[in-house]
Amino acid sequence: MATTTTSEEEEYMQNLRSKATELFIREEWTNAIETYSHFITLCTHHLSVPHPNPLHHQKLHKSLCISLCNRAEAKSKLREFNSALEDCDHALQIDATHFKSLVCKGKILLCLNRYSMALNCFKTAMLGNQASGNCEMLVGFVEKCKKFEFLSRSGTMDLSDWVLNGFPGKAPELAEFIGAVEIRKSEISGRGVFTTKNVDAGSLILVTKAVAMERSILGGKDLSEDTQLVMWKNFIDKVVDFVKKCHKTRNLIGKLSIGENEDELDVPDVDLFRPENVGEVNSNEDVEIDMVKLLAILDVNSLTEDAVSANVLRKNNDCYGVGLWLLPSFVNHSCCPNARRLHVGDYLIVHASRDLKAGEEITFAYLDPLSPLNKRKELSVTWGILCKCKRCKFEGEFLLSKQEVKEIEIGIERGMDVGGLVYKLEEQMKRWKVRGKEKGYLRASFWSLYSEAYGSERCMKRWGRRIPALDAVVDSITDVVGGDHRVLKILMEELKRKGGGSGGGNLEMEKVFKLAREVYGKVVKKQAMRTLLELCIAAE
Ligand SMILES: C[S@@+](CC[C@H](N)C(=O)[O-])C[C@H]1O[C@@H](n2cnc3c(N)ncnc32)[C@H](O)[C@@H]1O
Repeated sequence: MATTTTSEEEEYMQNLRSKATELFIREEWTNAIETYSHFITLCTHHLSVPHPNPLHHQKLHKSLCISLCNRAEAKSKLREFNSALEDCDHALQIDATHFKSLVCKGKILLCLNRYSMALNCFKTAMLGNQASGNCEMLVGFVEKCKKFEFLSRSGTMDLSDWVLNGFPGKAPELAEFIGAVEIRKSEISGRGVFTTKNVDAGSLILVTKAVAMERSILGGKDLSEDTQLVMWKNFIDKVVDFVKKCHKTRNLIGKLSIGENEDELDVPDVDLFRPENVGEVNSNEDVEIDMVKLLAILDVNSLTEDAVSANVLRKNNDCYGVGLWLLPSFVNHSCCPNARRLHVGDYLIVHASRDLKAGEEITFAYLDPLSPLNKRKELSVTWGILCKCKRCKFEGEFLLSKQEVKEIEIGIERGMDVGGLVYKLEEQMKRWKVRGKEKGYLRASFWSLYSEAYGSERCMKRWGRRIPALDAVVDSITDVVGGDHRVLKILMEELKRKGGGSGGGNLEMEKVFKLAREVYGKVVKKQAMRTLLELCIAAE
């Protein structure tokens, strides 16, 4: 083995570096990574060999740092963040103040939502010689890190400008946030997510970015089976790609349920899901993935944007998306849910759709809570669940014993006058002494009747005086299933009919805003909430 570098070798290395730089500039990321890797190996070898001229090694160190940093940037373009971070760290071991590597590392950490670590990188870069020429860029990054760090601690989020401006461009970048919650054993099934403090309706609980997401444009039609299959395949490929690159994510996905023997599963600490909790950063593309388990996990935990308990904030809602979000995967189902989700780009925002008490389990409606018991049972089969919530128990026992409820169901099937059916149900509830939440359960289950009755002027003329006011029905339904966009829509339509519009500041309007916060969360100010209300009323 040569003890010094010959001029041919030097020339070869020079050419290799130039070629890598050219590929990098042309944004041919994979080829650039390969060529830099070759150069880095040669460089490392030559550095291990003594050289009579100390300047030679100094030069090689410099080239090595730049190559590692450029390779990191190329890797981050391919979203190979963990491997890119390893390159940055390697460069920073050689030169702790290497400006480009500090900036590159800061940008990658920002992408990974590790705000305070990113801030440290940009602050250190600011101390270097090259900072003066890049002041504006560095100040921009420092400000962004500080803002996101604050948002991720406080859970304050304001999408008002984006909404008011008509959802321009890409969805805004959001800060990840984990509110006052913990994962515990659940009486519902396996593990669940619980609040550790009282939470007001509309308050944020979680903001989290998808591990992977796949979307398709509907073009006004339903998705064909073929398109759904292609989407599902692409989605799985994306998840596999991600878990191969990130040991931490692989580990966390491995903790999710496959829908069986849930009571035997470990209860992970919620802190594991915080982005700043780096965990073990190691990338290993040859890692074996247990595909059978992964597919079962995706089957049980993937969420779609079109669920009844979800809203998608986007200009054109003509999209269908499927994704995997880690912490929300621990949220169980209830037919009396207390949380809803909002989709903004790849982010899932979970907020309380009712007031929550400290220690209460957070639940979503996996299936439509405004549907009758038999329909909910039918839908729950697809989720592999047998819901035993208070509502299902009450309705199960109640419906078995009351012939009149069956008659109402038959009346619905036969298309009988909806006002008359609402009247009959309300009268029966009085007779049976159904009170409080139980009244809400039944009204929610027969929502289709109520919405049709309150939505029809003709019906209200005939039955309006004999059935309860919409207000009372809305209150009892939201008391058990939390805010729901369909209930909100009916309430607003009635307000419009009465001439209230969405510009009023009266009590009725306050009620609409309260319900809107339960549906959309406290993510926008009043003016922008009016825009969301207009969208809600215009929706089919
Ligand atoms: C997204 S996971 C929810 C978290 C899960 N309990 C865990 O321990 O990881 C969905 C699975 O939880 C269980 N599950 C959720 N809600 C349920 C309910 N209301 N009744 C019975 N099982 C439920 C089912 O096994 C379902 O497939």
